[in-house]
Amino acid sequence: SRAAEPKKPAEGSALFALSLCSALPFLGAPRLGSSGHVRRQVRGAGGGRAQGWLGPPSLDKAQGCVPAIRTEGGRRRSPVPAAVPFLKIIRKALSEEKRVSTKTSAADLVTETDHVVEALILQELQTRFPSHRFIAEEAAAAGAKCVLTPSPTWIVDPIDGTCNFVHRFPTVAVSIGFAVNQELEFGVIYHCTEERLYTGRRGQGAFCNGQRLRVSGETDLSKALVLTEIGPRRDPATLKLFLSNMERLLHAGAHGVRVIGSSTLALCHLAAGTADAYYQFGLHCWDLAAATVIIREAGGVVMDTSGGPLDLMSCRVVAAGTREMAVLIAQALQTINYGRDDER
Ligand SMILES: O=P(O)(O)OC[C@@]1(O)O[C@H](CO)[C@@H](O)[C@@H]1O
Ligand SMILES: [Mg+2]
Repeated sequence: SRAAEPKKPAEGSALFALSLCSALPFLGAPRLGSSGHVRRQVRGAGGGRAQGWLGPPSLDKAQGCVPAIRTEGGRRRSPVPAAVPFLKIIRKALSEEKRVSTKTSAADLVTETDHVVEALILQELQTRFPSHRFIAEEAAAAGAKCVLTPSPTWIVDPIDGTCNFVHRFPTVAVSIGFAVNQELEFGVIYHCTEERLYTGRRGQGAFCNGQRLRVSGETDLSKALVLTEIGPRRDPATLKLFLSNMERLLHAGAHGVRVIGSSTLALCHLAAGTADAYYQFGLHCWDLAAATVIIREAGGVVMDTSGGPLDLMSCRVVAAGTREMAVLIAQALQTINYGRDDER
């Protein structure tokens, strides 16, 4: 396996901060539109604590490994407690009845918990960093523009894996990335049911619950475990391309192609070396922002499906532990055009 050359953080990176340590009040649940429906679920099921494959979940342990970051007021704080209030809300809601709505397609789901968690995160960040900009999944779904300017920008997915969340399939994450000068600087991804905190800060490594992350060094596609996500569209032409891409990789001899329902957590598997590559058409900047920092800091490569540099707004990506693997995957893929996040 290969480790990334340490890089110097960008000038002005001391602006980073994510400090949501204070106990956050539970906001009132926003109303869903008339398309909302209720999915009944058995109380008490799901959301169980699982043994982590990187060791037992331990926030205390994770806390010691994440560098403190400076708030605008000059105080230094750890980003780790940020996820805790959201973890509780999401874990509680996982086992409860949910009101589910759809967005761009019948497979693109949203619940009131997505809205509540996003509101909490944005409220806290906006209070502390009034001059910063924000891109967030549910705000974008409501029509907010997704434009990445040079200004410090937080990029938030309140629940990645909402379809899993609706079905109580326990692969659900909160993802928060941070960019300055259009450069990704910092990422936090929280696996809500297994209490795994993934963090990456440019030039300072990537960690999961205190253990340094390192990508796999695999260069041979015929020995690779590849992850992907389906994307929201289900029209015949898109499905044909999606399945044909999967078929191409399987014909090339990949050991397997997996779909776990959360692109951020799939990308964390890549960072941890438990998968060798990831590709997708139809994901968004909030799926990619935090994970990109984590993968790069774990020694991996994140690029465009054309083989060129990553474009965060292009709704497509190839990532791998090695450049060789990423190029092989990119060469095998047929493009599915999902447009751009910054042109909606
Ligand atoms: O809506 P959510 O839960 O944030 O996104 C769920 C998800 O599977 O759908 C996207 C598009 O397929 C994926 O990139 C992403 O991980
Ligand atoms: Mg989401």
